[in-house]
Amino acid sequence: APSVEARIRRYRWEVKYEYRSPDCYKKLVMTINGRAPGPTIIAQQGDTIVVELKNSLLTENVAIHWHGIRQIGTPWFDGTEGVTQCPILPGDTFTYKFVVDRPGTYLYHAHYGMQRQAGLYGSIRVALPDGESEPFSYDYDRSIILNDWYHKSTYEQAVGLSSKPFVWVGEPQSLLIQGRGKFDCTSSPSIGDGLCNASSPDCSPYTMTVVPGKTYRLRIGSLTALAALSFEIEGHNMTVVEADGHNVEPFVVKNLFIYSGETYSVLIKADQNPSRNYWMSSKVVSRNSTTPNGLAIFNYYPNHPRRNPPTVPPAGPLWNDLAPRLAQSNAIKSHQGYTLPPPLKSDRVIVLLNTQNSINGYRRWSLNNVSFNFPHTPYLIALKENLLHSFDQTPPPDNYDVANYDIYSVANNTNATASNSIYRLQFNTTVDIVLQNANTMNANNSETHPWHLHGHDFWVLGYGTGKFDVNSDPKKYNLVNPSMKNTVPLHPYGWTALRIRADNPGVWAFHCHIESHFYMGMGVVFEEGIERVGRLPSSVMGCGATKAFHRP
Ligand SMILES: O=C1O[C@H]([C@@H](O)CO)C(O)=C1O
Repeated sequence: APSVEARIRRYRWEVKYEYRSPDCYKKLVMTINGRAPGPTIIAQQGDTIVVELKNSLLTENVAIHWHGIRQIGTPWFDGTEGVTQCPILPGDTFTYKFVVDRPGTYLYHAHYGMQRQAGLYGSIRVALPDGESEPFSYDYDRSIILNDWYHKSTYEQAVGLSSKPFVWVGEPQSLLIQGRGKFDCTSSPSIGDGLCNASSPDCSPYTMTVVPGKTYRLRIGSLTALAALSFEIEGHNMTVVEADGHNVEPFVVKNLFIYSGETYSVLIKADQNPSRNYWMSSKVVSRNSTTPNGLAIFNYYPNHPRRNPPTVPPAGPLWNDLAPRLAQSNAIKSHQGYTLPPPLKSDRVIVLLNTQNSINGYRRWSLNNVSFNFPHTPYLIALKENLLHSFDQTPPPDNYDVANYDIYSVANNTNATASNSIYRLQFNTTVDIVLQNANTMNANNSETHPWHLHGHDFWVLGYGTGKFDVNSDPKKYNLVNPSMKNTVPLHPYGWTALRIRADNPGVWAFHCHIESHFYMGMGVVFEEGIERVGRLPSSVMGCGATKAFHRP
């Protein structure tokens, strides 16, 4: 139970653009109080977080999502522009107020357009109440966020993705570890453009200093725009103990696969030769990427924190070796006694076929041939205030033509459409969601998609290869000790099965956490229990059909 002395933690944040060189290459970065990544929110279970957010971006709107926080009773503070709130205008201050009801490792980041990849993100660490302890022990607690990094502005990328002809964002220029990377300033086209400075203090490597013999809990989050990553610390095994805020049955890895939107806690014992430093490294997997590995320094005290290790950095796993990635997904089980088991039956099954399509000449991603478009009026407000004309009321399909769909070939999907329709779930029912992967518009290609659900944790019932069989595959579901997560990978040509309880009144996005893919329509929205949602704060209104409701 939360401690009786639950506190209110107040933050005053100012968001603006500033010139920064996170990978030595200077560009406009979104900062919070001058920092990117933003400040870490450190709280205790049951605390109330109040963030007064001032938008000083001059000409851009903003909204911030509290990733992994379920917003029970406060669905209007989920921070998802177009779903739960109107955007925060330049010059305006918006106050988020919500309770962190569970211990664990969470994230926050911009959730408007593709602003997350402009650098607007940070960590949330929720500790247990005083006197309670985890089912594992450690001496010190650290948080890092892994990211990829583009030199083009988020705006330029968004315009390209929504242009005819389609302009793909391409592979990121760098990988960042806790906001720091290293672009090769001698590589074209940066030579001589005056923007790359290899000795900028912004791009000195992240250093994690450890005391020999001590055990570290390292909380690792990924907020990549595109890349699936493998992370490792040279010469050190990692014991995975937490995933997305849930304690898991501990398992040991040499490298951790982590998908955008996921968080993990790993335990690392500083038990190697202490006379030197070691590499921390991140590497792109699942795409044949040109992006160099991200590097940071695992520094054994009292060696100099910036002294490079004497070794060649680890190469990391092969990008196209799917087997170890599947094995890690399957290894994640709930820690006994810490996560409720799932209901044994579901009331509804929604199968979502993930495809890449062309719609009216635009390159899009679709679920059951429906590509997501944002409405002009946020759903939560439209539904609560009965502005139903403001979005398409025909529900999207619960399935696709399974019998006649070949997931291994390039398909035309000529009947794909773009829509802002949503799924309405009966309150307090159990719903299974099966994500089905397929070939993209390129031959012999299927991608990894990290799917993130707002407002809930889901049970991960299983992963499979090939086409999901609604009769036989559910018999293999893990109903005994599945982990709960808020983000889960859909592997190439595979399926992932999830179970949720529709018990959190509100309107919740469920989408691919790849920034460009969601922008290209790869998401759906669930409504449940709208009639139980309390009075909306007027601060979330003011756009679209809600203008008349806005009382500042
Ligand atoms: O959405 C995407 O578009 C490109 C490519 O399919 C376009 O040709 C790619 O790699 C994606 O992930």
